[in-house]
Amino acid sequence: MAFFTHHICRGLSSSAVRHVVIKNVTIIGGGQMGAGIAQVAASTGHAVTLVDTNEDILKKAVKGIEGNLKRVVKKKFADKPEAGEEFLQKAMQNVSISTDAGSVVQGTDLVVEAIVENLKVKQDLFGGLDKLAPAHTIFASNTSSLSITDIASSTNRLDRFGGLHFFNPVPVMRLVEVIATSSTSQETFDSLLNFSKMLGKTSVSCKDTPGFIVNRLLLPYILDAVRMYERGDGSKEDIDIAMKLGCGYPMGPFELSDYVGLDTMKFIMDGWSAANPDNPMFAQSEVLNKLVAEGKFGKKTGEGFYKYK
Ligand SMILES: CCCCCCCCCCCCCC(=O)CC(=O)SCCNC(=O)CCNC(=O)[C@H](O)C(C)(C)COP(=O)(O)OP(=O)(O)OC[C@H]1O[C@@H](n2cnc3c(N)ncnc32)[C@H](O)[C@@H]1OP(=O)(O)O
Ligand SMILES: NC(=O)C1=CN([C@@H]2O[C@H](COP(=O)(O)OP(=O)(O)OC[C@H]3O[C@@H](n4cnc5c(N)ncnc54)[C@H](O)[C@@H]3O)[C@@H](O)[C@H]2O)C=CC1
Repeated sequence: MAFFTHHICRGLSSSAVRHVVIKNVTIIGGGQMGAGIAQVAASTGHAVTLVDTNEDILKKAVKGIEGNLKRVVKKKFADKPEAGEEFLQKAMQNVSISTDAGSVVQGTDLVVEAIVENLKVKQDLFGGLDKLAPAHTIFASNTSSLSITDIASSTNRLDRFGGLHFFNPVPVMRLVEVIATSSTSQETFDSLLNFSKMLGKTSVSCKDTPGFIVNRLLLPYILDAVRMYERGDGSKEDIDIAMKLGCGYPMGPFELSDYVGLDTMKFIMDGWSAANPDNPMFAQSEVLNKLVAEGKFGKKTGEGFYKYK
């Protein structure tokens, strides 16, 4: 069910802004990002359906969400354990799971996609859902590096399509980049901004340019760190220590890469490399390719640049 509200937007000289009030959310992809988005949406009162093709991943995601929320409750409701228990129960009741995206989108106001970083796979997913979702439903992608315009091109709802780029770990990181393409309607954009606000996040507005804001700056930084390591100019441990203690970053570039997932990093690199074949900046990285070929995707598989077992 979609509701429309009008409100006066500060700074816009009393112009009325319409947005869809988002209550029912379908999140597709139950990996680290999808599970994190589901956790935050459920704990802020949204009815969430988390979808993945793999049922075991969904079960793991629900277990992870419950574990995270228990930690939050223990801290936040230390003096009021009953209120904490009620919060936990309500949030968990807001989460349901499904392996069939097509059957759950009928009642949804917003679809947030957080599946594998591959243009064709994302286009196929949205192209199929476009035929099944109600007209008012807004589609958003959490892509790190792909063009929202390209992903949206598989649908007939270009005006109701935008980007919602969350950061990892979603429950902790406060930012959401809200991306409008040249076809995204003002109403859709305002709805996405309002949804981000309802999640308790701070949003920034981005154009649909490569890497939006954060990854446009983060990618060259991580790339340079990997090249520096490959040249033998510094050990990965020293580079990580240097950036943590020298710049105050919570993680060094290799720790962060393992945290993001080296499989995802390779998808990003391959995409940018294909789009910029003559730019040596995006030349293949032997170290990255080797780790990915060995199934060492970082923290999620127990080994990447570092071991986590
Ligand atoms: C040549 C090849 C190169 C390839 C180039 C490709 C480059 C690609 C780059 C693009 C990357 C794409 C990714 C993307 O699109 C955007 C991103 O998300 S970038 C990643 C952004 N994230 C960060 O930068 C994280 C940095 N790290 C941190 O902030 C902290 O280290 C972290 C919060 C993860 C952990 O904090 P720490 O203090 O070390 O640990 P604690 O355990 O004490 O946690 C603190 C606090 O946070 C809670 N918490 C931690 N993890 C989670 C979680 N997963 N879920 C929920 N909550 C979590 C924890 O409970 C603590 O809470 P308290 O209340 O304080 O107790
Ligand atoms: N890892 C990170 O730090 C960040 C990742 N992103 C983006 O979020 C997206 C997801 O990334 P992660 O959660 O890290 O990946 P992940 O690998 O942890 O999870 C992806 C999930 O999608 C599922 N999936 C794949 N194809 C599917 C389909 N057709 N239908 C339903 N489920 C499908 C997989 O089974 C897997 O569980 C990517 O686009 C990535 O670029 C964005 C911000 C940060």
